Amino acid sequence: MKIAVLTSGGDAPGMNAAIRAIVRTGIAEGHEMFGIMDGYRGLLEDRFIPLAAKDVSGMLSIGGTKLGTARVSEFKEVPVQMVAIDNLRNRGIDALIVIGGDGSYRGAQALHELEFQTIAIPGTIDNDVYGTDYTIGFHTALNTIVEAIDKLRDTSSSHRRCSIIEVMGRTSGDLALYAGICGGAEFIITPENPINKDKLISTLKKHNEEGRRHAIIVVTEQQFDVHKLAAEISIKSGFSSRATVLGYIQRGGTPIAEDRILASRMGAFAVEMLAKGVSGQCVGIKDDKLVTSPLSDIINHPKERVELYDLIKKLR
Ligand SMILES: Nc1ncnc2c1ncn2[C@@H]1O[C@H](COP(=O)(O)OP(=O)(O)OP(=O)(O)O)[C@@H](O)[C@H]1O
Ligand SMILES: O=P(O)(O)OC[C@H]1O[C@](O)(CO)[C@@H](O)[C@@H]1O
Ligand SMILES: [Mg+2]
Repeated sequence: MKIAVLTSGGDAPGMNAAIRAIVRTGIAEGHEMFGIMDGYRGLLEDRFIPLAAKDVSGMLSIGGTKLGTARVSEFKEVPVQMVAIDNLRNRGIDALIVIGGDGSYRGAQALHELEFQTIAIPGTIDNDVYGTDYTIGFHTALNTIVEAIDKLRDTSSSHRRCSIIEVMGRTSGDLALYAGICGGAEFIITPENPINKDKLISTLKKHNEEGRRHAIIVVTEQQFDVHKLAAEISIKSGFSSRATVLGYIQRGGTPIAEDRILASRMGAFAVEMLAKGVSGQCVGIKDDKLVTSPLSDIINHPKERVELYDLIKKLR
């Protein structure tokens, strides 16, 4: 087979490890392998590159994606998707692997519906993809956030301050939730667990009166203005507060071992599934086993984390 791979949406640590596994597995199994530059953008602009085993040397430990990535809003339109199909067919490509998040999955599903053999791999720091326990990049980003929280606690407790830390995740609270548990946060505010401001302020007031030296609040991005919240907490609870927005630092960096293994396993598995004729499916890991699920079931299916949110209340 001729198999092409692209990375799409926000880059995630471990995407390169997945590309390497795809290329090396593909070649070992007698396929011809191609990379497409800059996600769906390069697919539309016919930017394919042949990939030999040596071309993916030294990639395992490098963050970001060597194939580049993009957000291409017009890819939602069927005539635009048809251009992509034409480019793939004109090059004689038999199958496509898309590495990305929930948005990229929608593009992959569209290509499958247009009868092009397509399979997707979850590559996003957000961990917002149903059908897998974890996405490639999530654990590395989580480690980066936990390191930041540990540092912020040092300075917060030195000054007796409350520290608000805004993390990424878009509509998913997983990064905030997991990082909050690892960092011993008093409060974790996410789209799934919105703020009760009165309760937050009264609890912080109590903690301040008890003489606690610090408080940590982890918040998913786009919930509210964290700097304004810090000012309000300082005034109303008496616990002096500061906010830190971690931003793009969370997306970069060398993938940790967990993401390298996950990416290597998923990449090799995706090639094997394509050779079996699988299409319109995404690869996932569940209870440490590689699985596939239909893309049509995965899209728009939120993850539930009730048990972990209950845990925070006990540990506060
Ligand atoms: N409904 C859709 N139909 C076809 N293609 C889509 C659709 N939604 C998104 N895409 C394509 O997927 C690309 C990536 O989507 P998006 O920006 O949501 O990132 P993602 O894959 O979810 O990754 P991340 O959330 O980690 O950044 C979009 O720029 C677009 O090209
Ligand atoms: O790089 P951009 O387009 O600003 O996207 C930022 C978004 O990408 C992510 O980092 C990954 O999806 C989100 O957490 C964040 O909302
Ligand atoms: Mg997404």
